[in-house]
Amino acid sequence: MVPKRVQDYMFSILSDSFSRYFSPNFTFIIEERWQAVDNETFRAVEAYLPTRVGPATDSLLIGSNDPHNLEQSIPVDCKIIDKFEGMELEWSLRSTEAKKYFHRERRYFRLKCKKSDRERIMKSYFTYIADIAKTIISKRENLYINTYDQEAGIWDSTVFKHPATFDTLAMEPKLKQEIIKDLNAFVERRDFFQGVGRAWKRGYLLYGPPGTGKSSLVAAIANYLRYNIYDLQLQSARSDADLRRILTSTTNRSILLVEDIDCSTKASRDRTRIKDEQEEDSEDEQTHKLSSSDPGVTLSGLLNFIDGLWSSCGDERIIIFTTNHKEKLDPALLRPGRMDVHVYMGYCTPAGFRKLADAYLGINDHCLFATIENLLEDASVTPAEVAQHLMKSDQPQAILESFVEFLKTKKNETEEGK
Ligand SMILES: Nc1ncnc2c1ncn2[C@@H]1O[C@H](COP(=O)(O)OP(=O)(O)OP(=O)(O)O)[C@@H](O)[C@H]1O
Repeated sequence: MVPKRVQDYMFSILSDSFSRYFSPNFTFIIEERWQAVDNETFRAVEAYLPTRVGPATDSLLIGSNDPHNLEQSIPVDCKIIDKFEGMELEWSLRSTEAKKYFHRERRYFRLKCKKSDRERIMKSYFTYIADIAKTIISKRENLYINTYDQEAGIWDSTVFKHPATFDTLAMEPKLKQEIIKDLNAFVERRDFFQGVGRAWKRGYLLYGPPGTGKSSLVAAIANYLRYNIYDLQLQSARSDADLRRILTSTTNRSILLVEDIDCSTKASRDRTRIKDEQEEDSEDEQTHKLSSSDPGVTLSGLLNFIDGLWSSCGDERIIIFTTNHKEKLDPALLRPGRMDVHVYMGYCTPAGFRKLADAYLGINDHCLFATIENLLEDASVTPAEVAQHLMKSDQPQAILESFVEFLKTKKNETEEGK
């Protein structure tokens, strides 16, 4: 007497619940994001699984920036079988469309195992993956630089191959050593940061004239720590909320770089100066232009992002601001404790010159060095200018002679300027 469609419906519900109850299998789902931030377990599995490619694997993603060094990763829907302590584990990567405009794709790993193995997997398998992934990530050859694509709402990554290292940087040896010491202390002191209740992050403000090596120092820090870089243009953030979203989609052990912070947003600039500028602009009937080009990030949004509660999302983060005009920054940004280390990148010093001469000409000494070093004391020459000059030919004598002439002109200009 029960209609066929109702019969079918009831049958499907009953069979579903029975099979689920009696099914011998269990499934773990590991999503790319966890509680609004990057999921570290996902990243660990992503690094670990390519090492488990075996005969059962039916597809692979391969590619590289060097044809002799192929890299591989797991494509969507590819199946990987792993074995651990006698258990057989079936992995796959899935992707579905997400509704949020800033995360259009929802990726997750699916791990199928026996129900009876669930506890063991939770207790030891995931810890094992985390340990292996840590080693793989720390040895990874390629670093990545990410730029934020405002249209797509995602970070775009590109392999980062900047040759700058602390060894090639022309700066005062004492300052260089202090920075290296500070970085070492930062990476080694996880427990200290936890113990004193501070977020495990470090803020650097690099300031000085253009061409003094601020970007090169950022590259040297990234190469030294093997951290990826997130290069953020504050203008890409439409509002403080947008900035938080952008920030929380960065990964741990990374550098968040905001270059030319004084130009990035009005929020970072000294409010008294902005007022003066606006008064001048209104005289020039340009007020509209200034306010319409101003992005939506406010000063308090920016400060929250540096040291407020949102900044403590994630671990082992370095935030670096660079500026050519420290005096233009809002004092709130410069207050002690806000950016932990302020580094002045200045004009080329005699020690800096020797470093560059060694790197570019391969010489440690020359009869013109004393003259050059004397002239450098009085001329404002950036390391970029020195480097550019030393690249002109590979004849040290001719180059150094023309460099002396260049320095004399620069010295006169500097004195006239004063
Ligand atoms: N301290 C330095 N040591 C070695 N090379 C340097 C140094 N400063 C500048 N250079 C050389 O000059 C080029 C430009 O330097 P860099 O972009 O790092 O300067 P910057 O201070 O970031 O400039 P800007 O403020 O215009 O961004 C570098 O590619 C590098 O070759």
